[in-house]
Amino acid sequence: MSEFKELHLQALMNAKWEEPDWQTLETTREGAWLLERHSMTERLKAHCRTLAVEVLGLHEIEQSALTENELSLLGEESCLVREVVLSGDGDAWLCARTLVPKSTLTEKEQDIADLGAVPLGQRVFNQANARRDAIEVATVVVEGQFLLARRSRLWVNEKPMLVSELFLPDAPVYQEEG
Ligand SMILES: C=C(O[C@@H]1C=C(C(=O)O)C=C[C@H]1O)C(=O)O
Repeated sequence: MSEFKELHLQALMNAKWEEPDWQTLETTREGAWLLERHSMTERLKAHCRTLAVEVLGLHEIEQSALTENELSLLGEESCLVREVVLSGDGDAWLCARTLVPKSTLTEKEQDIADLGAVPLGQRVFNQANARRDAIEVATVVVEGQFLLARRSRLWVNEKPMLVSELFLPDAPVYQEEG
């Protein structure tokens, strides 16, 4: 994995998540992105011709490797970690790290472990019962740049996963018309 991507994933893992100030954020361009409750994939697709997913890593972590906060959001069990970068028309726009508890990867959700280059949101939001909660936001500094990040819990068939997303410098969220 490139140093560039390592840097961003590390920054994402060290983010200090906070409850968003909904009232303020909802009125801003950034807020429309950070508070997106439906699919981020769909929102990104609306700003490019081709959205590509590159899987940077896919590995298991033990319950002992989860933070207290992650355990409280997901329950006490080992998880599959999926790390990706999403690119719009060849520009890297978003790094994401998703924790999927082993008990989520059961029954109809077993395929989530093998998504590959299929965007997670495309898979999750094709089900009517998909929902997102526990949205938190953070600002992280990478190589002197202040970047926006968010973390949220996705539910599919009432089974959770925790999605952290870091908006990279070229992401549409930072562009005027975004
Ligand atoms: C969860 C979503 O899926 C997007 C794609 C991801 C992936 O492919 O791993 C991870 C986070 C999201 O940016 C979404 O579209 O909301």
